[in-house]
Amino acid sequence: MDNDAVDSTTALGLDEVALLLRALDDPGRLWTLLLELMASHLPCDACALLWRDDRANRLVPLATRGLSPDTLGRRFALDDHPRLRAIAETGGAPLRFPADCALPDPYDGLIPDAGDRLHVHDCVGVPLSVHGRPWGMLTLDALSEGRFDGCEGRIAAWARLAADVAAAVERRSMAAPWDGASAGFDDQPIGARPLEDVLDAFGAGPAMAALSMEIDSVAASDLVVLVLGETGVGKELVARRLHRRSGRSAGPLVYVNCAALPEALVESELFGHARGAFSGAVTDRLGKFELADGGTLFLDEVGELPLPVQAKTLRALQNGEIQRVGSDRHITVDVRVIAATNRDLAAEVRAGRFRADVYHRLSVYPLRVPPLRERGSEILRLAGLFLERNRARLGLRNLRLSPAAERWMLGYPWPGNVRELEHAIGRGAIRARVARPAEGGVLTLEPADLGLADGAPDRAPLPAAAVAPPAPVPPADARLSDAVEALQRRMIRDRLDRHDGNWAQAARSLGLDRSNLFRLARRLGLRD
Ligand SMILES: Nc1ncnc2c1ncn2[C@@H]1O[C@H](COP(=O)(O)OP(=O)(O)OP(=O)(O)O)[C@@H](O)[C@H]1O
Repeated sequence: MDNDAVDSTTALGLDEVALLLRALDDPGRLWTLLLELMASHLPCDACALLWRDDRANRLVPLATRGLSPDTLGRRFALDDHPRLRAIAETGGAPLRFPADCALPDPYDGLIPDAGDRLHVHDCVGVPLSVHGRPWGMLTLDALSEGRFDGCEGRIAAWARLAADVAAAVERRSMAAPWDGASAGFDDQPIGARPLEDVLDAFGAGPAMAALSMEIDSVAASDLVVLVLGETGVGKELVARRLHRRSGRSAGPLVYVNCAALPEALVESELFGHARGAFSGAVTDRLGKFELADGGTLFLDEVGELPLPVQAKTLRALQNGEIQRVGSDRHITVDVRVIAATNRDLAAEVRAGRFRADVYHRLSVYPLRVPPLRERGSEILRLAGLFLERNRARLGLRNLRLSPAAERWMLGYPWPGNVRELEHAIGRGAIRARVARPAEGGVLTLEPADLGLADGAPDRAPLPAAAVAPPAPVPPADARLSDAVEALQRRMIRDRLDRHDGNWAQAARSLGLDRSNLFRLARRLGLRD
């Protein structure tokens, strides 16, 4: 062992060791603390601890220091980031990249203090292994050349410490009470489960951490769960996670959008039908309840369930009994129901539009998903996720937010929630790409790109290349029905665009019932 490794270990005072030990039960804090200590002992301007998600072949930042806040939300695909891949493939020793290295740095443009110096100058990465299995990596960056000269030994020592800390966290996570609660993960390698499950659906945002824990605790039961929240908050993701974390994860997860079903078909869709039950019923057909047998049925937009079907749904919820349309036979199914709505169901009950008994059955365990405006800095992490996706899609070296765009994002109320954020970044990236060249391959999104400057996202005009042509004037000899259909298509697309793809809101703003809008959209070829 060389001298500087010994220096590093001894440089960690007792107080610092005590801090690390105390944080063992709070991995998020522990990893941040580890990086802070490392940065105070090594000459870096930025550093990151990344966990390797083998299922998706990508690296997930667990803690960062000196990098923009959205970096924590980014997911770095190994196939897309040759530097990170090179680090992952080294035998274990630190890998140093010289200033003139041609491989793009994943953090180019993400060090806020870098000013005009867009590109990181000196960069070192060390792969971390736990129990002989690749676990992740540490990266260190400096904005001037030669800063890591002679530091390799100390960096390797910090990597050993980081790997030991990771191993300790994994051991504690595996011993936590929830660990044995859900089946179906037994073939996972040690350590894969806790991180995977914590990070997968939500990112590591603190506002969602409490919800994640609640999901995990209710997932193991067979209780009916009602997922509540505004449009676009991620209710469907919650339902998927509930299923994945439940003992039913090996069974099917069947999705039904109650708003998308024409009223006449809802009953047979949910409960199936017998041959000859109605004209067109030429064979017996299984309904969604039977298809979900042994698994989970997700009733999305359950507030739209027509009243007559609610009575039959109540029986299914009470004793798992269903009857196919046109059949006398009772069939028992083993289904866990998760429902979701963005409506105030209690108010719907008071208004007589929803049955009180069904409401009480559904709301055994309500889970509220917080709107984006209540999630604080997690907005920027989620932005990082979408920035990285769009960076890869547009083939950019990097895509980042300007400080003004960050401020706008944190102050904007996001009525369309995560869906709106996702669309704002997707469209903003295209707008900016068309409007100006990427500086050294790095494109910076400004509030105006995101449509946030006037407080109304996505109302900013798209650049000429991306704008749809103006509504054509129908030819003089056009049939009235063709012209009407063209106008209907255009208006539906326009409203969907304005409401971030939300059919319910588009229907409301067009003054239509949702199922009528679905029917119309299908007839016009806008939906399958
Ligand atoms: N935490 C998250 N991480 C990544 N993407 C997310 C997250 N939450 C939501 N999204 C994305 O936002 C969009 C909306 O999510 P989802 O459909 O789950 O919302 P919802 O609450 O069910 O919406 P609605 O009420 O309109 O049906 C999806 O594209 C989803 O992938």
